Amino acid sequence: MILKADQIGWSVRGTSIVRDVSLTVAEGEMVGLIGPNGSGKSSLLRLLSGVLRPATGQVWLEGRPLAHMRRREIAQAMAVVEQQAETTDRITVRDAVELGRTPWLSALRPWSDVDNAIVTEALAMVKMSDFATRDWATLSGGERQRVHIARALAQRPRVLLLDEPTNHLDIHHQISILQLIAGLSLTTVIALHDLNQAMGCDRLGVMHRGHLVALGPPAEVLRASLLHDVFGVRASFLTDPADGARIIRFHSLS
Ligand SMILES: Nc1ncnc2c1ncn2[C@@H]1O[C@H](COP(=O)(O)OP(=O)(O)OP(=O)(O)O)[C@@H](O)[C@H]1O
Repeated sequence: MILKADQIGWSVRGTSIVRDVSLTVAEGEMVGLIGPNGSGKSSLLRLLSGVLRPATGQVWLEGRPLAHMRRREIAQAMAVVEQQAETTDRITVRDAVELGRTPWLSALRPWSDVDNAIVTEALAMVKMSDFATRDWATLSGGERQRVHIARALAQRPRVLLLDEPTNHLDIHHQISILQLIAGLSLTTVIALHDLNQAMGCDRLGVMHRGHLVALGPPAEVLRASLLHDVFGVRASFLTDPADGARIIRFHSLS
């Protein structure tokens, strides 16, 4: 077990947002979080990352309670790509990715060629090397998203938490970013809206009104009855003749 949520809950002004969620993520596993808008996916990710503190229950990172760990220790182990992370600072793309090295730097461990190489590699991994000297503010939404992912990769984490990382990306970059993330062999929890893309995860957790209502392999979780009850859609299952992969088509209930 590398990341574990043990019966965690979180409320805002008396309204329960995440309720009694238990989840264990194994080393190298990619767990997808799916669920309708407002079901609690981002809040759960923020609880797992330590940005929010659970009101009940506890999060464990590599066997230690997250609440007892220092920010820097957490950041050396775990990187987060949040939705709509913005900065108003005038920085270049490379500066933005260099921020990923912050948890590793200290007076005794100043910036070095190793950090430069890691940043260069992270930019290349998301295919943003050509943008390194560009002003971050001039990037498109999809380009910014790739820079955020590069910043997280430059952190060299063992655990990666991503909130809808394919948001804003065109289909080519959606596929290449998901392939990149899957190929990293990191322990990953990723919130996704595209349920066909979510099928590429090792396991899927389904959030519904703050509860984790299902958790298991995609083919077991993504059943017509669950898609009806949680998402309010009718689903039909097709098979891609090219490779036998399962594809879901969605229809309104009316
Ligand atoms: N700080 C807050 N104050 C008040 N309500 C909040 C706060 N944070 C989250 N919520 C509410 O909690 C619910 C869950 O939000 P959350 O962002 O976790 O959902 P989500 O599943 O990620 O949604 P989406 O798919 O739309 O991104 C929503 O109804 C949201 O309005």
